[in-house]
Amino acid sequence: MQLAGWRHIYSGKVRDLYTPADGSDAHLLVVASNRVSAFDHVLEPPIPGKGALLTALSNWWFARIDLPNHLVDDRAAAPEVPAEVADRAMLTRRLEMHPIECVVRGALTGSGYAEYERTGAVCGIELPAGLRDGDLLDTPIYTPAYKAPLGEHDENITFARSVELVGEDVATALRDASLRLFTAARDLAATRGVVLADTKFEFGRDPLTGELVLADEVLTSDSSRYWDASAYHDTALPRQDRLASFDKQIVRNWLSEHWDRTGEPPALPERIVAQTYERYRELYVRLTGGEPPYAPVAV
Ligand SMILES: Nc1ncnc(-c2cnn(Cc3cccc(F)c3)c2)c1Cl
Repeated sequence: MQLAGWRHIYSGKVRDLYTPADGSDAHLLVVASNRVSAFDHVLEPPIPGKGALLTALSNWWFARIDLPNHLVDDRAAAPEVPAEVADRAMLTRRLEMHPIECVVRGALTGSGYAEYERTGAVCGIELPAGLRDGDLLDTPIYTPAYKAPLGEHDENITFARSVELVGEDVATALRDASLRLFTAARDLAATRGVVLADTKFEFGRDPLTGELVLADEVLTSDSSRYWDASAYHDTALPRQDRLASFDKQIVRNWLSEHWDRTGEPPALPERIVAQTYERYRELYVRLTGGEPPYAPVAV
């Protein structure tokens, strides 16, 4: 997407990154698209309103986190944010990003559970035997990953390896901040009937001040696993329903019934698009207690 005053430099599955077209390098624009991805595929059509809702959720969490973050508050000194993306863009300070995905897990699932099944540990952290997919851990664990080249899967590493990569002081600061932020967010989500199973933070160094800055998106349902607490604790439910991703389960269930996982997935029908937006909206309302930015849902 062309944005006046900005040059597109990178696209992730669901977000796009822009640098100022005038060549200045103090800022970056992070634009959340309405794309939704599942099973490592970007799906069609986009979900109208998703980008704005997740940007609002990220901003809501940034405002509650007591660490410096990359959001620009003095917009006068920065390039203008184009109106067409204003509700789904973050104007940020450009940081020297640490090449570590700071993953914190309060429950064992996904790649963490897969590694546990193979080795009995995750990122070098030994866990008790007999854990099942989705089990809550007694205490959250920090399971960093080394940022692979854009588009590839990140590689789980030990804390000791992260020390080799970024040094003892930064590695320790990343771990301590990540565990503290996760625990606070998990406790807040629990009061809203939502289980925060895991999340991924990214940090950078501010080249001007040298301080550690919280970057990227925070605690969105693209960077975190959120489950419905009542479903999770209903042990009579099949596991896949207990561990249903709050926002993507409707899409995943529909794809499981309409796609054999070969080739490109079929386009989602309108009712699935509308139901999925409603799930994003329900997560936002439950976590924040407020209404998300309204977006036209094509019906
Ligand atoms: N403030 C910052 N300073 C320097 N670098 C970044 C940065 C680079 N990459 N990413 C992840 C990403 C964000 C969006 C769209 C993508 F495709 C990828 C974030 C940031 Cl946010």
